[in-house]
Amino acid sequence: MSDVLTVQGLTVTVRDKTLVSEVDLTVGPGERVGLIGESGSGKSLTALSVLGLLPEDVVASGSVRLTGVDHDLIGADERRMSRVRGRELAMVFQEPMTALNPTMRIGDQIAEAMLIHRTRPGRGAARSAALELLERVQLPSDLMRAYPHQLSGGQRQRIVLALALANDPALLICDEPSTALDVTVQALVLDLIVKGVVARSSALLFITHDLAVVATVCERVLVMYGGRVVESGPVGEVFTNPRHRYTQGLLAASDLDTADRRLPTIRGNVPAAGQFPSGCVFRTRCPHATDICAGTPEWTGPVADGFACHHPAEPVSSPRLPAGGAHA
Ligand SMILES: Nc1ncnc2c1ncn2[C@@H]1O[C@H](COP(=O)(O)OP(=O)(O)OP(=O)(O)O)[C@@H](O)[C@H]1O
Repeated sequence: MSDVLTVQGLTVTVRDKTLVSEVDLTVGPGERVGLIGESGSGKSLTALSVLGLLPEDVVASGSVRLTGVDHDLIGADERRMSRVRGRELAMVFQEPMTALNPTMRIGDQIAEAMLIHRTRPGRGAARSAALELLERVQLPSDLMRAYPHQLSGGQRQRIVLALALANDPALLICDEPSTALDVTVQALVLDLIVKGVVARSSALLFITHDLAVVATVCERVLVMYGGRVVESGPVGEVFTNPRHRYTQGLLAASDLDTADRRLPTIRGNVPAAGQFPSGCVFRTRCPHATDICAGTPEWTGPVADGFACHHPAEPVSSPRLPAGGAHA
């Protein structure tokens, strides 16, 4: 199947200064890709180029193609981009208030997102879908009538996520979505992002400077340095065997324990077979657990022991997962 996002030779300049240089990047269907790098390495400008949201004096060249969209996103006018944003392409930024209308009730905002793109047949259907989305991001239904200022930061970010997922986007771009949040809320928001994209088979481009977050959320990672992509590969491979000096430095400076070639406890979705080195301890969640699977939704153990989910309709099994083991 062809990629959801294909970025080729993306270069971003301001006046005569090059800020992002010749970036190539792809995200496959349902794939979760991380973009990491130090502050100022060009991560956000790369995302903003894809979204067509660069500041006026900043110019992007190259090519950005998105599945289901018949034109290049680079150079597309605002009228075309506003049809794509919130539909095929959705985003969650660090500061939720910038994405919310302070004068509109939460329920109306979510319903409006669906009505604008005509993904629901009418106001009634859009409101029921909005209620369902609230439930999906674990918020009570009475927040439908609330205004953004009445919510906590974590609740607002979950509303932004509900908005982003409202039209089942082909690609969700998250730029430091949990950085401004309290640590306990961070884990919940990350979990909801992963569940949200997995449930819709949406692809994810996830920007962060936090390597542990990438290890939790993503399957593949690209490392940016000085406006260029300097390294990329499966998360387990890049984090355990970094080739570029910058990635090696990034890992050495992080909390990730690479000394014995082990990753810290990983929490998230079922990793693909071979994604983590044998013996790495991780804590995982059956992708069906919250919806249909009975029994313990989470499971902790070494990768070597394997993992299998005996979901009645859609069991998860080898070769996607290591053989052996069972999820009660
Ligand atoms: N509007 C602008 N005009 C001039 N330079 C800019 C502009 N926006 C960003 N830059 C510069 O481009 C470089 C890349 O910025 P970018 O925001 O993409 O970095 P980043 O990797 O996302 O960093 P952070 O993790 O701090 O958000 C930085 O040196 C930044 O100062």
